[in-house]
Amino acid sequence: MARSTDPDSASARQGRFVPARTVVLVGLMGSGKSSVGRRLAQRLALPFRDADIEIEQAAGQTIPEIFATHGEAHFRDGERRVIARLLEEPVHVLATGGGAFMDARTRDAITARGISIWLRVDLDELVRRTARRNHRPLLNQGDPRQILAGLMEQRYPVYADADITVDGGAGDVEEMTERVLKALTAYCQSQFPAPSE
Ligand SMILES: Nc1ncnc2c1ncn2[C@@H]1O[C@H](COP(=O)(O)OP(=O)(O)O)[C@@H](O)[C@H]1O
Ligand SMILES: O=C(O)C1=C[C@@H](OP(=O)(O)O)[C@@H](O)[C@H](O)C1
Ligand SMILES: [Mg+2]
Repeated sequence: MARSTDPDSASARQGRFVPARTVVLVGLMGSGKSSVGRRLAQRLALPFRDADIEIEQAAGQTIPEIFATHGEAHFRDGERRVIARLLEEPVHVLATGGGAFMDARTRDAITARGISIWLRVDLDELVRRTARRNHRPLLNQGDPRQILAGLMEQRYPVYADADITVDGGAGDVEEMTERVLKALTAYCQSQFPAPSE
């Protein structure tokens, strides 16, 4: 549960682009929020936070344990509180869990304080990537492809409200991080232009 980047690495940031707000990654399970988020934070020399890890630390339980002992509604309460707290922290890169942006209060908080980026990935790729591990309780309740397809229908119209959408699929984590960085830079230049001298 290491925190990847030194939060005070101001010198590492010198001359680099720094987003005006916390960069919040949203998207379905397996879209790469955690892995791309970690890499993006390194590229930006910003701290990285993963909401799922923070929830586990706060609860002293893993996510499967939280779902099993307290249920999904309890997990969602913790998720909302943890993300609200993280959004108060100085600018960083924040990977959310796939359900977080579906909560209206969390979505409003992210819209008010962050820059949201939807990592949009097709079903085949999500199925392939999530098959490697079994730590996602929602995917252990039936056929993962069917579950992911159902979640796509419910969630993609809401994820579409993110400030930026980046299509994933082709290429590895490094290439995806590069695409996200380009899209983020372009967005910030248009939304938060540097004051003229
Ligand atoms: N282009 C890519 N972008 C992101 N992840 C990728 C890519 N190609 C393969 N992967 C793998 O897919 C998995 C994505 O999982 P993760 O980062 O935990 O996603 P999420 O946090 O969105 O559920 C990781 O094992 C990662 O290494
Ligand atoms: O989509 C979801 O509802 C969930 C996604 C998971 O995070 P990842 O999207 O990082 O896998 C985790 O928060 C939990 O298992 C529920
Ligand atoms: Mg994740």
